[in-house]
Amino acid sequence: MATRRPLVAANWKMAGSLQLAQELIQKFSRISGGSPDVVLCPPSVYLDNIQRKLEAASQTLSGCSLHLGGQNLSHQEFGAYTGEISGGMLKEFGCKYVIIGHSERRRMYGETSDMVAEKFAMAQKMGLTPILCVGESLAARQANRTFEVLAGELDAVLDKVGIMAFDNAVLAYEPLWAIGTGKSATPEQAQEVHAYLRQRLSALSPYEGEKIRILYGGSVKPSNAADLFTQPDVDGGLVGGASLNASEFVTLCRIASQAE
Ligand SMILES: O=C(CO)COP(=O)(O)O
Repeated sequence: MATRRPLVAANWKMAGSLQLAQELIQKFSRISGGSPDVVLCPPSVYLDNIQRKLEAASQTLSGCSLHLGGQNLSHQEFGAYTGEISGGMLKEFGCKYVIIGHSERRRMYGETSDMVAEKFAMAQKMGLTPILCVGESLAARQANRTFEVLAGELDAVLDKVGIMAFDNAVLAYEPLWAIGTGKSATPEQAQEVHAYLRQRLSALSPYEGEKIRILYGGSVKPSNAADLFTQPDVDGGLVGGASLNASEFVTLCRIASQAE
């Protein structure tokens, strides 16, 4: 995994609870012997409370690198956008990261690649690190269009912000057919795509390509994480379902740290 520090992010989506946050913090408090970078992305209404819990537990969490992230942000800075949350607000409530362009937002909420690019730029303007999600549908994979789809989603952002903006970003490969299906990509499939994405960035800047962390997401669980996380271009995971179980998520973090 070169010298990239592993990162495991929990995307709770519209699930989870304050009780789950408490359980996670308790479990992370007991971790010793190194952890990956861990990012919790709960529904935004929980951020304030979880930030306080993290502060209260900061002494016992000193062995862990535990951060908060948003699941989405507005592409606007502020104003009359009912229901939206700005990057500045996420920042104010302790977020360091924000997920951008998750396939659920692209598919269900009509987020175009142009809007995703705008959100990426806005996140960075607000001092947040974007976790940019890309991924192909099953139909695209079966039609041998995987790389074409991924290139399109990646290039839309690159065209807007340029390669140097990827200095402060994380990329996540989430094949749509693996999300919430229990059917993960094989380690070989994940590695093939991660290597492709890294090469595409390296062609523009070898330094940025080598440096960027590329997470795999899609039915990651304790039984498949070690094989996925030890692939040379897989730098950790973006975890949905298994992040809603404190024991499983902490196990995944331990596996990621051992894969370093
Ligand atoms: O969408 C995902 C994370 O963003 C993956 O979800 P699952 O881990 O539930 O497949």
